[in-house]
Amino acid sequence: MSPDDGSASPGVTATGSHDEVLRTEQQRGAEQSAVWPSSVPVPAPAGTGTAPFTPTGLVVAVDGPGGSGKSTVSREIARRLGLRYLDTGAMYRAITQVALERRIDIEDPSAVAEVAERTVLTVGTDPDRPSIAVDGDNVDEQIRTRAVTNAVSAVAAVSAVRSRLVAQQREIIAESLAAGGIVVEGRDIGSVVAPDAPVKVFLTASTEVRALRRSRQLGEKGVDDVARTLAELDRRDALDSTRTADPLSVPDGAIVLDSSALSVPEVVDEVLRQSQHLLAATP
Ligand SMILES: Nc1ncnc2c1ncn2[C@@H]1O[C@H](COP(=O)(O)OP(=O)(O)O)[C@@H](O)[C@H]1O
Ligand SMILES: Nc1ccn([C@H]2C[C@H](O)[C@@H](COP(=O)(O)OP(=O)(O)O)O2)c(=O)n1
Repeated sequence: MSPDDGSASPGVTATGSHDEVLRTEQQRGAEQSAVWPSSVPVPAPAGTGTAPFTPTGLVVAVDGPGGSGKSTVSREIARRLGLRYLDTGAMYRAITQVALERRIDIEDPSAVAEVAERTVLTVGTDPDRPSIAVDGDNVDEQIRTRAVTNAVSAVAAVSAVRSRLVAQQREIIAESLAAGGIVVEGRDIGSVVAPDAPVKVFLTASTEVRALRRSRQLGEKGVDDVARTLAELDRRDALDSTRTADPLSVPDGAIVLDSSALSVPEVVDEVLRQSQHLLAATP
């Protein structure tokens, strides 16, 4: 459900061949670096004239499937509003990486739950330098391997893992409030982790566009690579949306944006535009 006031949705689902979509995406990438950062001003609260807007205690919840642009958009919103940034997917990935490294059967929920219970995650929330460490060792690179990506949905489906990570996520959110607030991205942020967040965003994009973006992000070039990435994304979407524990869903009151045909600055501007009244009401 969208709280939008009825204004036209800017999102248009991309159609056309792989090549057409890829060309548009490549063009967009070039345009993006040319116009970055966008100059749309952050809204000022009502009654303060042109005083710069420094929100305090703001939580922005961003959910959506893989490759919809959550990390990129969340980090930019955090930079623009001077907020912290939390990538909750990185936490599920880190537990998965430990489980794989220890050769734990990821289809065994109690074995996976034990890994989560014994692992200490340290999460850095600077939007310019997000980081994650397992028992003190940085694992930023290890958590992005294909093996972790393809195993993470099984780990994220285990309720005991979720309750442990959700508790830590809420602690990080609570600590960040004194410093102004935080943009949190994942699958269950607006629905479970921070259901009272004043600003909720649900980002989508067609599976084809998401696969092309992810493939490009991984430095892949071939059509076969894109097809494989697309199949893997499809499988992960299905697992993440149909699991019993806190599945991916559109939270009540979320701004729903299809980013298939939008550049990153356009998505960020649109989120800020649609949430202007909510930001202005934040103390
Ligand atoms: N609107 C967009 N247009 C073009 N590329 C995008 C857009 N949003 C994100 N990207 C690119 O797509 C890739 C995946 O984005 P990311 O933010 O990691 O998605 P998510 O966090 O939802 O998985 C990144 O390389 C990012 O730069
Ligand atoms: N709040 C969250 C965040 C991620 N997850 C799960 C589901 C996702 O497939 C994995 C990885 O999330 P991540 O955001 O890193 O994944 P992508 O950027 O989509 O590749 O973790 C989750 O269940 N709940």
